[in-house]
Parts: sequence; C-alpha cells; structure tokens
Amino acid sequence: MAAAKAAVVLPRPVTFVTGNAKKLEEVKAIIGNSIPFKSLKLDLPELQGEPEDISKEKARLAALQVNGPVLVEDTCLCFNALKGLPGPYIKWFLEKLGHEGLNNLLMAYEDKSAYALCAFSFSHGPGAEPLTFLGKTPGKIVPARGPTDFGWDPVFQPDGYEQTYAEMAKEEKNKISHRYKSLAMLKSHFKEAGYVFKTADDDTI
Ligand SMILES: O=c1nc[nH]c2c1ncn2[C@H]1C[C@H](O)[C@@H](COP(=O)(O)OP(=O)(O)OP(=O)(O)O)O1
Ligand SMILES: [Mg+2]
Repeated sequence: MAAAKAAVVLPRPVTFVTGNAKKLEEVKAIIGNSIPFKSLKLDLPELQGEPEDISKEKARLAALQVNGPVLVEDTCLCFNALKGLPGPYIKWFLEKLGHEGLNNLLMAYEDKSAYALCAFSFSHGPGAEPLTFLGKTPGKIVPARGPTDFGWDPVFQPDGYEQTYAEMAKEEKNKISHRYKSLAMLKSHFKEAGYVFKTADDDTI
C-alpha cells in the first residue's frame, strides 16, 4: 500500500488580493466553501508582458505584503485580429476608449473573434514560486448589450451563446467563464495537494 501523502500545512487562510469588487463577487460565488479564503483590497502594481508572468509577479508582490499564502488573478481580453492585444492592457483600453472604442479597434477587420483569459496564481508565501492556472473562454466582440456594471462584459459574447456576458444570468456566466475555468483548475490542485490551513490567532489582516 502506498504511504499517505504528508499534508502541506499553510499558516492561515489564503488571502485573495484584488482591487476589483466585481471579481471578488464572482470568485466567492465560484469557490464557495471549497477553499478557505479571505480577501484584501489592494491595487498591486502590474508588470508588462505575458499574462502568466504578470499574474505570477502579482502573486509574489502580494505574498510579500500579506506575509502568507495568497491568490491573485489577472484578466485579459484578447482580440485575434490584433494578435492578442489589448490582452493584459484591456483595463486601460477600456478606461480610455469605452465599449464603443473597443469595437472601433476592430473596424478594419472582418475577424471579430476574441477570447477572455484568466490567470489565477497561488503562492504559499513570501519567496515561494507561484503556481498559475489559465482559463480561456472564446467568443467575439459585439456592440455593447446588457448591464454595464462589470468591465467589458457588455461587448463580449461567448461562443455558442446569443447573449453577451453582461446579458447572461450571473450563474450562467460563472459556469462557462474564463474565471470559472481557471478556478476549476485551482480547486483540483487544492484537492490533490491536500493543504491544511492553520489559522493564526494574531491574524489581523
Ligand atoms: O469577467 C470580467 N468581465 C468583464 N470585465 C472584467 C472581467 N474580469 C476583469 N475585468 C476587467 C477589469 C479590468 O478593467 C480588466 C482586467 O484587469 P485586471 O488587472 O485583471 O483587474 P483589476 O485591476 O480591475 O483588478 P486586480 O486588482 O485584481 O488587478 O478587465
Ligand atoms: Mg489590476
């Protein structure tokens, strides 16, 4: 019989660091009780580069700030006609150009296809190499439809659906989204790793 795998003890619940309340809402809905976590509102500096590297670097910075295990995520919206741009820079493109401007970026192209990409990273703590889980949902960029309370949701229509992310019921989006897919991988990792969380009494975050 194989020996039981030793449990990995982590010092306290994982802290999910984000400055975005809407992300947090979705993460809570998707993770449920499967991973004990708390949240911390911090807008971490973001490196330029590939989504996975940006996410890992965010996790390293977050682990130093929190001094414990952390989760972070970086979300990209990638236009195929633009070879993946705006990608990780979508936040600033959206802020400056709005939904209409995002559509206009593709005016010269027939190909309106795009994909939403979520890169979740988990670090055991300061100095530990983060693990990254990439979730990707393909779709296309359309003129804005639906509520405008979360980022670029109104202009992204996932493949196989007639509705934009914004028009879909939250539970529906959370079953197929880039965030759901990346969290599904994270959840299985947690399950396989068998982490045990030891809550510190002096935990003041
Ligand atoms: O499911 C989504 N549906 C629509 N819009 C979304 C979604 N997820 C992120 N977004 C927006 C937020 C930000 O404008 C950009 C990603 O940038 P990103 O740096 O990952 O997010 P953020 O700075 O708002 O929060 P954080 O503190 O976790 O970095 O796309
Ligand atoms: Mg950010």
